[in-house]
Amino acid sequence: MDNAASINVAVRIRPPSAWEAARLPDPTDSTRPFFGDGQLSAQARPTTFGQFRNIIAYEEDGSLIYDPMDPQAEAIYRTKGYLPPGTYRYKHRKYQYDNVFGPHITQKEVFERTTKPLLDGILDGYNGTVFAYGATGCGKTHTISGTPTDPGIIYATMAELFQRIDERKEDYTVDVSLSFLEIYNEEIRDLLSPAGVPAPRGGLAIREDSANRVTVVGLTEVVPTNADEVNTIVQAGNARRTQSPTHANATSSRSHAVLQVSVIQSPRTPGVTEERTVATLSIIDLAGSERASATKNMGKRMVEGANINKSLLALGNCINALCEPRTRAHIPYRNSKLTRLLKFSLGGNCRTVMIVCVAPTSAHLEDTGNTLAYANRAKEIKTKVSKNIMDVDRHVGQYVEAINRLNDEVRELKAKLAGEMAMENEAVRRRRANAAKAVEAARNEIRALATKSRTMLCTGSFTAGNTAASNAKLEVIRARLKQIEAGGELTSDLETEKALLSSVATAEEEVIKKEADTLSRASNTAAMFTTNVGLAQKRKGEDWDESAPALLKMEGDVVLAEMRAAQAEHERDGLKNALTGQAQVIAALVGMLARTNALVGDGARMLNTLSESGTTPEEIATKLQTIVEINDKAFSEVIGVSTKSVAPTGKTAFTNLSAPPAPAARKRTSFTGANIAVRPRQSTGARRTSLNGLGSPGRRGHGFKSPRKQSSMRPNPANARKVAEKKSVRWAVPIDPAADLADPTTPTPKATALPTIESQEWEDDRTDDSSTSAAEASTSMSLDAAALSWGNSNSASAQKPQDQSGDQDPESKVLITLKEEDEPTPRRTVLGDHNPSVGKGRRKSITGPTRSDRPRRRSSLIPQLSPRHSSASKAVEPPAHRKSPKKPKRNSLLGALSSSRMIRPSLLKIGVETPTSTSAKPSWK
Ligand SMILES: Nc1ncnc2c1ncn2[C@@H]1O[C@H](COP(=O)(O)OP(=O)(O)OP(=O)(O)O)[C@@H](O)[C@H]1O
Repeated sequence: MDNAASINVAVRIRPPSAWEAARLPDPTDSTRPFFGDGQLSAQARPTTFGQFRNIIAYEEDGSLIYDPMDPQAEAIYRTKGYLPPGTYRYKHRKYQYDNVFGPHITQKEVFERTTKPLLDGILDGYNGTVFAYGATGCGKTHTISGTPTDPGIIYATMAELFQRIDERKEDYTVDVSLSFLEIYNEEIRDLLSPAGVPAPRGGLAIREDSANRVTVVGLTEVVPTNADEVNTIVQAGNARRTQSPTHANATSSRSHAVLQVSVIQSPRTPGVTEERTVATLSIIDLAGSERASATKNMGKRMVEGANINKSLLALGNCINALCEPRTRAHIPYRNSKLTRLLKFSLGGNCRTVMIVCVAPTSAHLEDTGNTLAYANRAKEIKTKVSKNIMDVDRHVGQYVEAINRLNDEVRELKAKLAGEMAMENEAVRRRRANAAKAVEAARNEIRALATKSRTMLCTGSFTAGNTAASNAKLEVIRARLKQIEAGGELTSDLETEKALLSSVATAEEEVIKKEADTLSRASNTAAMFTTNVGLAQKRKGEDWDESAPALLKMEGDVVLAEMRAAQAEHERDGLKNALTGQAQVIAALVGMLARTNALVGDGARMLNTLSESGTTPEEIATKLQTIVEINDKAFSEVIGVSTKSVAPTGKTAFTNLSAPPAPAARKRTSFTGANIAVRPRQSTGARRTSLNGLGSPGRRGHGFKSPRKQSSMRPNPANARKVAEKKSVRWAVPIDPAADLADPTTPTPKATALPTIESQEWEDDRTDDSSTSAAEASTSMSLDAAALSWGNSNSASAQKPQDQSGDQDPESKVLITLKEEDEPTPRRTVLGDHNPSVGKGRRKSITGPTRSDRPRRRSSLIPQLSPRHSSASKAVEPPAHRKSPKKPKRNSLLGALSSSRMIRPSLLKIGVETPTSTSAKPSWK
């Protein structure tokens, strides 16, 4: 489709040269003299005072005033009286162009607003021409070619062209070729001809073909691949261009230079008929018009100038003819080589841009006036543009070629597609693999965190269990101490009790203090562990699939849950360990107490029957003292302090001991730690005794006799008998497990914590058999058979075995009732099923034969703590009296405690294993 188009005319005003600038008036000086050529003559002359002035005023919208009126200068002129007839009158001619570029406008901006719009057409098959016109030295070459540092329109155009070709290379094949020529003295010269090839005489010939194309015969065509290459080519061509210094321009181009860029574009998919678009972009740097008088050229330069002027005159005539509808039928293109070359650029199928270069000062007043008038005329020229489409019909041979090309293209596309798919698959596979690797790494990290923290956290939990037990113990001990202190003045027995309990409490506090550090570290580790697992759970990767975060979350939750389970197990182990150790200590102490009770009873009986036994009171006293020493030794070893080391200062309560009244009902106390301190009931009105001392607290107002009122602390046998009869002390005896064994379903009384002990009823199991000796009573206490063994009164070497129950498993031999406070659950006893005396008349202790069954123990009056020698793996054996009348070798309780891995060092200062030893090894999954 044809489009009507006008020549786009832009005026570029170059900056004043240094020579001009030096002669321009200072714009701030209002007293400057009037200057100018002052003539109306056609010939320009130097200004009156050797000074120039600006002769162009312009606006950005393209309006321009040539030789504008200067009111100030005129006023000065008139003031000075210079107004003779024929004096200078400002031309003040107004023009309107498509663009006016001031001196400050850059090359790039000139390109953007003049040539760039042509490029859209070039790739669509529309021809385009850009030419620079103007007087010599006005900036044509600068605008078209520029300098290496500030390239002109050619470089900017080619850079843009190659970029656009690159953008459409998928769809089109674009061939670019260029030629560069000059018209010098009406001869066409090839500026790109290979070196050494002589130029034809008279220059290259111009041909015009039937398709209205002008071609130069024999012109070299080069195929550039990028803008830089073009720039190099143009610079090389410019170097070969005829240039000579003239008076007006030191680097004056003495020829017209024409760069022709041919662009042929064909679609990449060829059909039977190929539709190619062909376009030519011509970029022309004309030689400058010159006035011979101004240039002062002589000889050759003058001939050059004449030829230049001739061709420019021909161009002007063509432009005039093109603008005149009357003369449009005949345009004198043939008058010069230049107009012949520009024939289709000016009046044919071409979009044309004319960049008119002018100087800004009055030094070029006339040239500038002519140029602007010329340009104003040129903008009237109308061209008709149409798309240059070439339909190439193929003959048979070309079909084969086209098919081959198509096949090649199909192959190329298939390979590309396959490559892309392979790349995509590879990329997806790599992404997945990376994601899986990252997820696995994160999971491993979570697992590693667990492994790293497990030991500390489990140790902490075990310690927490131990500490909880210690705290519970401490609470009980402190309550008891408070109770003792509340009683006022202390008797020696209470002082002893207080000292021992304080000592145990101090040891316990020390342990808790030490454990606090472990607990704190475990707590820090737990916080860090939870935080780190949380962070690892929240980790995200760009290329992870959706399941990855869920997987991580699950992994973290599992690890946290496993850790919590392990911690709970260890805390339970810690508690169990503390409880077992505690139970064994209790068993040891109760055993000790029971035996002591029995022996004291024996002593009392012996005192009663001094004449029969033939023993002296002194001997009995010695034995009793031995009991004290052995007990002290045991105290030292079990709780770390002995009664002897306490050195009581209080009054003795011994002489005030008296028997409690007959109980109202049978009541039992449970055998929990809290009940160790069970005291006689006050409500009975009887004097109370302490379980852990031989005397009751000598409280005033409770019916106790003051020890001072006793005739002697150490009674003679007769007195002792009297005292024994009179006082018939009743002890708060722990429950007889035999009762439980007799009927396991019998509900067990509640274990009562210390604060409620005062109100608790208690009674000896044998209150209805008051004549039964204390020794016999002691046998009814069900104690850990292993922890109880009778020792020789004098030395360990003279020990005699009393029973065999020590062979049983250490943990299974704890006969002490284990029950929660206030929990009415039946007591657990280990040996209950083996008690042969269940339901057979008088209850018997399961720990050994009854008094009638067993040999007399006169030779073993003193209780001896003996260890159990059995291994943990040994099965529970029936009580000794069922198994064999022969008694096994007795072992000391200390040994038993040593062999037990559950006794804590704080309580047992002998070489036993710590809670973290193998027996307490966590049972992790
Ligand atoms: N816009 C411009 N900015 C800076 N310098 C310019 C500008 N235009 C021209 N000049 C300078 O003016 C001088 C003359 O310019 P140029 O050679 O391009 O003129 P010309 O019109 O090509 O002259 P001729 O017709 O004689 O070849 C050069 O030194 C050039 O660098």
